[in-house]
Amino acid sequence: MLSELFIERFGLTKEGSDNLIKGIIYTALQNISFMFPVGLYAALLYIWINPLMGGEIISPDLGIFILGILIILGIIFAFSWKQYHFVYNTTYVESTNRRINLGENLRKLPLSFFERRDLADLTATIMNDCTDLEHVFSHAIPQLLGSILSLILVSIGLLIFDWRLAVALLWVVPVSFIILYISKRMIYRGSKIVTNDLLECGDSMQECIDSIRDLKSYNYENEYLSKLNDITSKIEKSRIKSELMLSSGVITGKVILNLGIVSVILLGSNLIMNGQVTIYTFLIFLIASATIYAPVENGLMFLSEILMMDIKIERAKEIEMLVTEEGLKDYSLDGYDLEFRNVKFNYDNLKDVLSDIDFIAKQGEVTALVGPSGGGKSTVSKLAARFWDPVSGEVSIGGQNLAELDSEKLLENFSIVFQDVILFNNTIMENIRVGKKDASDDEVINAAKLAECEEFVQKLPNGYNTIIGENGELLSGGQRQRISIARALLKNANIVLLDEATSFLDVENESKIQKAISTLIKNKTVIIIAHRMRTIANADKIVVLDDGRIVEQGSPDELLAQNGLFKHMVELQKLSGKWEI
Ligand SMILES: Nc1ncnc2c1ncn2[C@@H]1O[C@H](COP(=O)(O)OP(=O)(O)OP(=O)(O)O)[C@@H](O)[C@H]1O
Repeated sequence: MLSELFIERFGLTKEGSDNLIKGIIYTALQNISFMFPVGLYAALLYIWINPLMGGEIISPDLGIFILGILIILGIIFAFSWKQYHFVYNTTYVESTNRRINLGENLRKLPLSFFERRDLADLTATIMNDCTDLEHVFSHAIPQLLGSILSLILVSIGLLIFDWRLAVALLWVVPVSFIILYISKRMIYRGSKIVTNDLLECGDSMQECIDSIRDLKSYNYENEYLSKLNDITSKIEKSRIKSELMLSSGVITGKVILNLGIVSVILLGSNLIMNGQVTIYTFLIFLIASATIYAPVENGLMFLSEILMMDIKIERAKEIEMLVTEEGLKDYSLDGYDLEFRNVKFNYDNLKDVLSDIDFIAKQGEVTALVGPSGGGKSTVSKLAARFWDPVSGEVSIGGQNLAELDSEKLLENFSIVFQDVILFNNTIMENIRVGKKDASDDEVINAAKLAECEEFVQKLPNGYNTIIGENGELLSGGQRQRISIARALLKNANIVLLDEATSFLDVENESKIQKAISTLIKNKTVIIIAHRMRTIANADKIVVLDDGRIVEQGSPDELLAQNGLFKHMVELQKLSGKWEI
């Protein structure tokens, strides 16, 4: 039962929960073993006090005492070793499992999730929250529950010894815990505010670093830094407030604990005067009060830590409970025609971004999406690769509804070149090999040559083995785009999505790459988004999107003849070609 409770409350695995219970039992045994020396003190005290109370003089046997000390040390060592083994093994294995589970869950989430959820927040949950939980599992939970368990056992012994003094000694323990527990809501609220403020600060720091170029070029650093200062001062205030809420509960609990010694002295002296207890019994309770409250005081601290952890456990559970995208892994496609049927879509239930989208991008043809900025072109391409699912209607390839397919398996059919290329801090060779994990070096170099990478790669110090820095910082926009095109060439999938794939290239390189792209798209289903009309001049079909609706579709010649938005856009670009600055 306790095992199920830990699984449910702290999100542990069955094995972790069982080991934690063993850890708690050994913590209790360890705490009890720490009290064994009290037995030795009691025996010594008895030897010393017995003649004072009219008893006979006892001469202590030193050998037995030394043996007793050695046995006690051995027992303490054995229990501590077991406690250490179960508690720390559980903690770090569970922490690793939790991180792996979170990572696995994130991997299975739809890509749309990552557009909605703040990345600093996710990193904080996986790294910082898990580290904080490690501390709670390795220290707070076993120590708190172990202390309670050992306290119950010792209390039984004390109650048998003298129930009146035992009650005077122990009444303060439940009262102090109850007082701390009552402040639970306050502690939770405080730690939630601190967590949110820390996240806000992390976000702003990241934004500041990401946008340092723009901040400098617009002389906006001072304004931004003053915003950061405000956020850090807010953290300072919320931390102080949260610590105050926490310590007020803990300190009140500790003060109440001290009342226990007072009540033992008051009651004990009264009982001695009435001849109801011996001085020896009274002194034993005074010694016990010195040892018994130390783990309880620690327990109060640990309980407060556990109460503060609630928010972190909630955040980790929230990710673990997120609905992951499941779908068919084994499916067969009847060709690679990509069809949008009566598709409606919006982001987060806000205003509809796409309505009544109906078109087919046929295999072996190039379908170009054009239209004014914000018209919905990129959104259509995201739906085509199932980054998002439509609100209503259906997107299908080869007759299969994409919403029923497993995203990872589905994306094996896609080569995508995004406008904002993401590169890894690795060599050019490995960055291109992302397109096909098992590609040989020759295959990679061949794809790179087709994408016109050869010329700039040869100028780099280590050629294809040059490390290109975080997100390819050593490369220009056009070079990054060429690497991304080389990846797509290497992957050679049946459906190709090109979102402004050549926007950063100059005219000479663009026309060279167009040749490579022509090889890439042969016999494939191609959707291309481009603002430059010459890029799509040879498309088989043009779909014109304006304000989330298809306003025209057909071949370039048909659309030019219609005298509509497409023709207007072509004419505007011809005019802009003649601009002079
Ligand atoms: N992640 C998002 N969350 C909320 N709204 C979004 C998101 N991405 C895009 N939008 C909105 O959806 C609409 C269509 O955007 P989309 O990027 O598809 O247009 P586009 O035609 O590709 O524009 P552009 O040519 O400027 O790239 C816009 O109004 C945009 O503000």
